[in-house]
Amino acid sequence: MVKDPLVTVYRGRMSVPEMIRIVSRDSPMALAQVERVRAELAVLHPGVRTEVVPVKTTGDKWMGVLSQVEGKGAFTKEVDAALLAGEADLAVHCLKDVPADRPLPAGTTFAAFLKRDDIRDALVHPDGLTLDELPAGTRIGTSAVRRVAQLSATHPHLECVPFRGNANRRLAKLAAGEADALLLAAAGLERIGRQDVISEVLSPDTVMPSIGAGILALQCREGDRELIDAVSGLGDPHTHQEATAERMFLHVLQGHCNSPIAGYARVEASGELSLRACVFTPDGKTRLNAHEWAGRLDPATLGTSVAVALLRQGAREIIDGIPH
Ligand SMILES: NCc1[nH]cc(CCC(=O)O)c1CC(=O)O
Repeated sequence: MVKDPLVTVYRGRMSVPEMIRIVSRDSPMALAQVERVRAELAVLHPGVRTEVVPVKTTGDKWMGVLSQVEGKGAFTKEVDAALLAGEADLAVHCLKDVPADRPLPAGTTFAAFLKRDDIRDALVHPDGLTLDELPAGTRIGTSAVRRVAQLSATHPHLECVPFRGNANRRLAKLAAGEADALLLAAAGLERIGRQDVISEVLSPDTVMPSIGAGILALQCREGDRELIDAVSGLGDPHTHQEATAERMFLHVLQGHCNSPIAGYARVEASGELSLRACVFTPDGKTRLNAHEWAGRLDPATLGTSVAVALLRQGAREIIDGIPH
C-alpha cells in the first residue's frame, strides 16, 4: 500500500490524550460495546490508556413502563451526566437509545458513529421454531411498541407480553418460562456472545428495525477538541450518512416513547443513500410507508423529506393519538 505522506505527517503531529475515561451503562451488552471501542482505539492510537466508568441508568433500574420515567432518555441520562460532570471523557451509546426528538444534551456532541452492525431483529425460540411456525397463543416477550405493532399486524395469533431488562436478563426470564419466545436485536445478541439462541433472523421487511439500530455512537464534550480528533478516526462514513438521515427523520417526526416508528437508511450498492420508514398505530392495523432516495439531497434533508412524506399521510394524527 502506498502511504499518503500528508496523512503520515498529520498522524505524527496529532496530539492524543494519554488517558480516555469511557462511560457507559453497566449491562453486559454495553460493556461489550465499550470493549469494541477500546480495541479499535488501541489499533488507532496504540499509546492511549483507557479506563471504564460503568453507570447504572434509570432504564436499567426501573422495570415498569418506560413512559413513566424518562421515556426515551432513560438509558442515557446518567451517562450524559457523568460526561458533563467531567467524570468521564467519552460516552458509548447505542444510537437507538439516544433520544432524537430533542437535541443532544447541551455541551455534548457526537464524535463518531462506528461501522454499523446487523440492523435486524431476531427471534429467540427455545425449540428453534421460526416466526411463521409459532403456534397460536405463543407468548412473545417484548415491551417495544414497534415490535408489538408489527407482530400484531402480521401475526395476530401471537400474544405479546411485557418484557423488560437487559438482554441477558430477558434470556434468563425466557428460560424461567415467563414467555415462550423473544424478539431481540441480532446485533445485541452478537455483542453478548449469544447468537446461539437465535432461531431466526428477521428480514427488515418482516420486522422493520428501529431507527439507529446496530449503530454505536461516541459522544464527547463539545470543547474537547483533542479527544474529538483522536476518536473521530473510529467513525465510518456510510454509517455517518445513515445515522444522520435516520436521526433527522425522527427529529422532524417528533415521536414520543410510545410511538411505533421504524425504518432504516442504507448506502445502497450504487453508493446512493436511501431511507425507508414507517409509522404504525399500536395495533399495527394502520401502517404508513415512505421510501426515498437521496438524489441531490444531503442525508439530513433526506431524513426531513421522508418525515414530511409520512406527515402528509397523517403520521402526526397517529402519533398524537397514542397516549404517552
Ligand atoms: N432498547 C435496548 C437496546 N438498545 C440497543 C439494542 C441492540 C443493539 C443495537 O441495535 O444497537 C437493544 C436491545 C434490543 O433491542 O434487543
